[in-house]
This record gives sequence, C-alpha cells and structure tokens, in this order.
Amino acid sequence: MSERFDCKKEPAGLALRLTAATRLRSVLAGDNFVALDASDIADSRDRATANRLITTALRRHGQISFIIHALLEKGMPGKSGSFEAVLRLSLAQLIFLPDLGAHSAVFLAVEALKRDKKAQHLSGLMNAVLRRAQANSAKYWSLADDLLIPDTFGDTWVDAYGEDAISSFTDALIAGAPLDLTLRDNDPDLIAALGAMPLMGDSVRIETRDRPVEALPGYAEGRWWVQDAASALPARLLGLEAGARVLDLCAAPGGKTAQLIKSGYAVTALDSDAKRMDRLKTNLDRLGYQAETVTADAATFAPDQGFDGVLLDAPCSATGTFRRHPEVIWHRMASDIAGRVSIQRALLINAFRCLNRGGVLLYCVCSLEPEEGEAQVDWALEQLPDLKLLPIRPDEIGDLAGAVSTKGLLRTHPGLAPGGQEGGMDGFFVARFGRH
Ligand SMILES: C[S@@+](CC[C@H](N)C(=O)[O-])C[C@H]1O[C@@H](n2cnc3c(N)ncnc32)[C@H](O)[C@@H]1O
Repeated sequence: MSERFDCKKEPAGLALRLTAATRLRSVLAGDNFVALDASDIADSRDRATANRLITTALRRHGQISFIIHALLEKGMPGKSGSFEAVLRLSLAQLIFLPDLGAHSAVFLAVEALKRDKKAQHLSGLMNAVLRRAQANSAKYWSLADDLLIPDTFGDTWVDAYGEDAISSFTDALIAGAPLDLTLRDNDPDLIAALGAMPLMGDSVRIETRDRPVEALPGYAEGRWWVQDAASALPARLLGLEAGARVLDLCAAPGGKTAQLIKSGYAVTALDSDAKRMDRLKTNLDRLGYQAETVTADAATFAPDQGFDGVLLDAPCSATGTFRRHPEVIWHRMASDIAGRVSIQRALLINAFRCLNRGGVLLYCVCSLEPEEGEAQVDWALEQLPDLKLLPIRPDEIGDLAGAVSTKGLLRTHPGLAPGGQEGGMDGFFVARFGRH
C-alpha cells in the first residue's frame, strides 16, 4: 500500500482505518459487531478491507490480548481514546494479515492516533509497540489456538463437547461463517444461479460471494431468506398438520416465522422489540408471507385462544453464534448466563400456558451452554408435570451424525458438517415437548 502525504490529502488507507477503529471501539465497549456498510465507507474495496481488519481483530481477540499483555509492560493506558482499538487493528494486520503490508500497519496506526486528541500523546508508544510486534511476528503468528477461547467457556465446552470439538471450534472461529439461505421454493435453477450447495431440507450454502446479499439472484423476488443451517432446524420439528395454529414466541427478525408459514401453519409471531418487529414485517412482505403479528412480552402474553404449537426461540447468551459474532464469547460473563436462564424459565412457563392440551412446544436457544439447554429441559419437566418430552429422532434431521442425544434432544455446534459441507453451523439446542 503506498501512502501519499500532502497538505490537502490524508494518507491512503487512513480514513478506512479511522472508521474501522470507531466500529471496533464500540464493540470493545460491549456492542454487537455489525459489519460496516456503504453508508460507512462508500468504496467497496476499502469497506472490505476495513471489515476484514475488524473481524480479524475480533476473531483473534484472545491471541491479540496475549500479545498486548506481553508488549505493554504497564498495561493498557487509561483514558486513551482510540488507542486500544487502533492497536488491536494494527496487530491484526501486522501478525495475521501480512498481505495488507506491515509498513502501512505501523504508519497508519501512528497517523490515526495523531488525529485523536485523547490518544495523540501515545503515538510514540504505538510506534514502539508495533515495531516490537513486527520483530516478533513469526512467534506471534504461531501462538496456541486455545488462547482464542476464553477460560470461562473453554472448560465447559471441553466437558460438553470433548477435546476434539474445541479444535474444530477454534478453526470455525477463525474461518467465520459461510452464508446459509432457506429457500421458499426448491428450484435447482435458482440454486445454480446462486452458486449454492444444498445442505439439509430447504437450506443451501454459499461459500464465497462477490456482492451484497441484496444483490444475489432471487432476493428482490423474495425467493429465500438468510438463515444459518442450524437455526433452520427447530421449525422443521413441529410436525403438525397444515392449518394448525402456531405461536412463534421471540420471533423477530422472522427466520423461523417464515418457515412456519411455509409449512402451512396459521402463525402468530410475537416479539417485545417494536423495531425488530418492523424488520419481521418487512421480511415477510418481501417473501409474500402473512402472519398475525403481536408486539408484547412473551412472559405475560395471554392469548384469547390457545395454540396447537408454540415455538420458543428464547433470548440467550448466543455463544453458538461465535462464527459470526466472535465478540459474544468475550462479552459474556457467568452472571449473564444466569440472568438469561431465569428469563428463559419465565418464557417457558408462559409458552406452556399458551399451549392447548395435545399441543407441541419447541424450546430452542442459539447457545452452547448446557445451563441454557439440557438443564432447562430437566427444570421444565420438573416444574410443569403436564409436559412430556417428545424425543427428536435422528432421521428427522438428516445426516447430522451425533447431533441427537439418547434422550432425543438436538444439539448442534460449529464442529458439525451439515450436508457433509465444510463451514460448520451455529450452536443450537432444541427440545420438543408435548402437553398432556
Ligand atoms: C434469538 S432472537 C429470535 C430470532 C427469531 N426467532 C428468528 O428465527 O429470526 C431473540 C428475540 O427475542 C426477543 N425477546 C427477548 N425478550 C423477549 C420477551 N420477553 N418477549 C418477547 N420477545 C423477547 C428479542 O427481541 C429477539 O428478537
């Protein structure tokens, strides 16, 4: 990358780095990562570079923290504006993205700090730290993969999924997620036009793409929606007759609602977040699908008439989505998980109340934590004697070897290969109950 310096022009690549640093800073402060779009950086190549820097910094967060700890003897300076975000982006580039050029990583980091009043006094430190990192880049490149997963999760995941799974989890974390779609109609010509591979059921996978999602064939005509292959499993397991009344609790942005409508059910979609409900409505409109929509708290919603089926996609720690949201595993504390466990219990109780006798309840979470999955099933069966487990059969979910437990609970994780395809899938837990 070449830099030019004159009084009118900023150095090439600086603007994208400043934008990337702002976005990374907000994620470090606790926000979810949302990729930069054309309104943030108009030039598509610059935008791709900025997103690559941020996602690499987030995927490699644990290793980069280790490097920072080794290089900053006095720790991260306090009240230092964009210093940490710029440092993390620059280390991501220097160590893990050598094709972007080591010189520009150091030069642009220093230039970025000079433009931040709260951090400009640290530009000398930035220069010195990055030069030392550069000198040790081979050592840092080969840091152990187990640094990529925080201790909070490492041990529970080894217990729950085994040692081998952890190495597939770190591979999946670094590789990121391909784009999975659920098709409205299974048209081979559309699958070919998308350059997609069939996975399971009506899910297909696009490994690489050269354009935004909205520009892919069939988007404008509403012929598919974006949905991870794991996320598409629960709604297929309801097994009711077409026309059955189904309540989709915690429905927005509507991936599972769309599947339920496609199955021919009369669907009521409920979510407490009005903005997310607007997105659900827009998504259903694009697909040409209709549902009754309700904005309400799923813990207290009291329908006039019960439902034959209830799908509860409960709010959770979302640790199963780390391929797309690597930040979740660094943001979540043990107390967050405990908080979500109690919300899930309140929602399970009300989901049960909304269910007719003889009806089917699906409970699912995109979490890898047994407290939010298997342990919730034990709790529900104890608290709600009229509930019984309706075991999920392995043949209901195709060839996902080992994903269904002997009790009939479904547990996916990023080390599984849906349809034999590489790229993993989200971590999801699904239990199916019937009401006496
Ligand atoms: C995992 S997302 C749901 C994804 C959705 N089912 C899909 O397939 O597209 C969880 C949703 O739960 C909603 N939510 C959280 N707490 C809720 C509550 N108490 N009542 C209703 N919705 C809630 C959030 O607004 C969010 O949209």
